[in-house]
Amino acid sequence: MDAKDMGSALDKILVTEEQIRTRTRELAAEIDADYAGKDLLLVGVLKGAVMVMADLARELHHPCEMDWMAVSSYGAGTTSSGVVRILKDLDTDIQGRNVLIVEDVIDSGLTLSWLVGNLKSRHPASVEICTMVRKPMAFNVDLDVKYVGFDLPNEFIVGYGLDYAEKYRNLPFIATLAPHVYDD
Ligand SMILES: O=P(O)(O)OC[C@H]1O[C@H](OP(=O)(O)OP(=O)(O)O)[C@H](O)[C@@H]1O
Ligand code: HPA
Ligand SMILES: [Mg+2]
Repeated sequence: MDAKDMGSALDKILVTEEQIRTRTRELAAEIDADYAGKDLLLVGVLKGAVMVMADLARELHHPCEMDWMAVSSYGAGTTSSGVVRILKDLDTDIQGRNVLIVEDVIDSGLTLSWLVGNLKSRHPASVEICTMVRKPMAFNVDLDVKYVGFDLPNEFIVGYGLDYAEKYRNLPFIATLAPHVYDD
């Protein structure tokens, strides 16, 4: 899919498919090196993280397992409610495991602050975070993010897993939406 297929819905492409691919390879190489000789459980945060998880996992040489959580704090809007709900919990007992949370975006940081606390209470060996996008507000919360794809400005973005009202997740790049989309 390219920008044309989305008609006038898109404003500008902030991160191209090629930039995502290159950065994913770099992150995977770092993760391979950091977890050498260690067990690794990737925990993807549904639904946004599906693309990052699928691409990152395939770039890793290190053997890993994958599990998923679904938590939601956004609903259909563009601002976080701050109230995090577990929609689906892990299937795996993470006690003693090295957990790497895989995310599409850290925006207010509220989702991950809550999630890290929740996972740490289960006594894993370690919990780290890998996100494709980090926004500036994430620096206002006490969150140690080890792997970051791109630091982007404080604009609402879609694509590569990121949605607006459940749409645009399947764009292979990351873009902003034209202002009229929010009014339609
Ligand atoms: O840092 P924050 O401000 O908390 O925002 C980031 C979270 O919000 C989005 O998920 P959302 O709740 O929209 O669910 P989704 O992944 O199904 O779209 C995104 O995938 C992150 O999980
Ligand atoms: O910019 C965003 N786009 C889509 N979903 C999001 N969830 C938090 N921030 C965003
Ligand atoms: Mg969302």
